[in-house]
Amino acid sequence: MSLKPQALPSLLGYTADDLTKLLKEEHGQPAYRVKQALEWIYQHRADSVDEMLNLPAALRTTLKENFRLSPVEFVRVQGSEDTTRKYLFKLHDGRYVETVLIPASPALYGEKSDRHTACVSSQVGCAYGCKFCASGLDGFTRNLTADEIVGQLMAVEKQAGRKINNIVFMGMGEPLANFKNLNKALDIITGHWGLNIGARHITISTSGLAPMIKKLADRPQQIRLAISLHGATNDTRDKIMPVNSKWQIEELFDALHYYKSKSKKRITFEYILIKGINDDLEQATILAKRAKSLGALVNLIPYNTVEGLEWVRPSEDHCYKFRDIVRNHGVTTTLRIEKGHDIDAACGQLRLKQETADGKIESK
Ligand SMILES: C[S@@+](CC[C@H](N)C(=O)[O-])C[C@H]1O[C@@H](n2cnc3c(N)ncnc32)[C@H](O)[C@@H]1O
Ligand code: SF4
Repeated sequence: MSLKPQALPSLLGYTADDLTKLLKEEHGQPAYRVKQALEWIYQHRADSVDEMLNLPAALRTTLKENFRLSPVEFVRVQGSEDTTRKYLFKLHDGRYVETVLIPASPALYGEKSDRHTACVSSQVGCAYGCKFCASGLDGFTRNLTADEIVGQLMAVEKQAGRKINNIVFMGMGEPLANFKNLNKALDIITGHWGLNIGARHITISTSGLAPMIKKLADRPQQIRLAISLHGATNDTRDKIMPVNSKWQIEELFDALHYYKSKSKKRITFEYILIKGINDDLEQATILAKRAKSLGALVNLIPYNTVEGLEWVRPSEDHCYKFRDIVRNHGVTTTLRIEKGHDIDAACGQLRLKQETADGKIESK
């Protein structure tokens, strides 16, 4: 079914409070109707309001006329059963968003796990323009709404026929630059009336928006935090991450210490290894000291090729040398060989190709 250009609002963006306001205050329904509707939306994951048979017919008609359920339309998938799969979804305005499903993986983000992880997008494009990343190649288009964030998860579950029990905000976009919608999506994802996924199974990855890290720390639930560090000194970080000119490492670490004072969860540093750019072994020593100061974990990621960028990953040997230096300082360190590398390299590329094919953006 195609989404209409002027699409109706999606019920997947409704929190328990929003739905109470809608059903009780605007439509005079008793409180138990709110519970019933929430169950249909988030637990039974109804595809249509017609399925909500314990709601009165008149209310079903009103809901059908004014709302839709899923705000995303499945376009295609890359990858196969039991490998990393990348889903492309179309939004009501013709834009595209990517969501990746990563099957059970040992020691992902510092935890032993038999989890199915969804890597979700938070924006269409990204304004932060990190020089290794496909998401920012064509700049920023728009924020995803809360229902579009929640909708990705529910649509991937439907497509894959498998329950997601771990979520990382490592898809397209900078989640902390879309804080209001992210916050609402987190309420829906963690709510016992919503998707009911524990905060400890959710990781927000950020390029380092220091003030927003403090805001995230002030949320009552303890969401995990991953920092896209990619450089252990300001000089190195400045070369590849424009965000560093706004919030330098000192200010970023000040925010991270605040986060740590509020949360028992260990912070993870993501560090892409790019040959000749940030893989100097001196960086490994400084990275290790910085990680130690926070009790943080380190994930080393050999650079994934991005079309249009000339950079390459260092040799495996060099990656192991870099890892061993960090490890020898007593820091828990993983060298993550990206599972998605063979299906389409880094996040953002599938969507860029599709928008290019649709004639939305120029080919690079
Ligand atoms: C796409 S960003 C989205 C979340 C947030 N904006 C951030 O920067 O952390 C998530 C992560 O994708 C990874 N990434 C981006 N481009 C990559 C590339 N070319 N190779 C490997 N990993 C990449 C980086 O680890 C980055 O930290
Ligand atoms: S790494 Fe994150 S912040 Fe940087 S351009 Fe990509 S999505 Fe944006």
